[in-house]
Amino acid sequence: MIGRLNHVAIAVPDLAAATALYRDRLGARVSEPAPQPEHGVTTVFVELPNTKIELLEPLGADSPLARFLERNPDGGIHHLCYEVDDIAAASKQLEAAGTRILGSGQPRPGAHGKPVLFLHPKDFLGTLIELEQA
Ligand SMILES: CC[C@H](C(=O)O)C(=O)SCCNC(=O)CCNC(=O)[C@H](O)C(C)(C)COP(=O)(O)OP(=O)(O)OC[C@H]1O[C@@H](n2cnc3c(N)ncnc32)[C@H](O)[C@@H]1OP(=O)(O)O
Ligand SMILES: [Co+2]
Repeated sequence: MIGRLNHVAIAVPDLAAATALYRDRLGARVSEPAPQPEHGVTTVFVELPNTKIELLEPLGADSPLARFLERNPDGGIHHLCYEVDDIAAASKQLEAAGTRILGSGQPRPGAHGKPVLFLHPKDFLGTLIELEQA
């Protein structure tokens, strides 16, 4: 089912400072910030040869990052995103196996405009998993 590691996401309290750290201290190529109001985040992608780092800052009053950053005020690794060939089939298979699909349970467009969904961290070794349609 899962394929490439599409990105590793880091939630941060200050996106501009985090972007500057990766660009200036680590010499990384970084994207412009992209507000994603329907997801309650603003994203910056750090381009790596073999995957991406997604820097995430809360956007709006009820961002899903809010409580995470209360627990981790300096920021922290937030989720892993794996690519799948068929997100609808993957969702059905996972639900049948008892995995909790977060939100409405239906895939919706993510940062790359492709359908994404999220699996409850308590069902996957304490790790929030995002699946993105390849
Ligand atoms: C633009 C889209 C972009 C993309 O790449 O396409 C994105 O990635 S958007 C990313 C932001 N959106 C989401 O994360 C959506 C899915 N997330 C959620 O629905 C929530 O974050 C949720 C339900 C996973 C957690 O919400 P919250 O922290 O408010 O809930 P709790 O405080 O009740 O936590 C429950 C339980 O889970 C543990 N937890 C929470 N977040 C994480 C995490 N990121 N990794 C690991 N564990 C997590 C939390 O500690 C609680 O555990 P407990 O033992 O009960 O204390
Ligand atoms: Co993501």
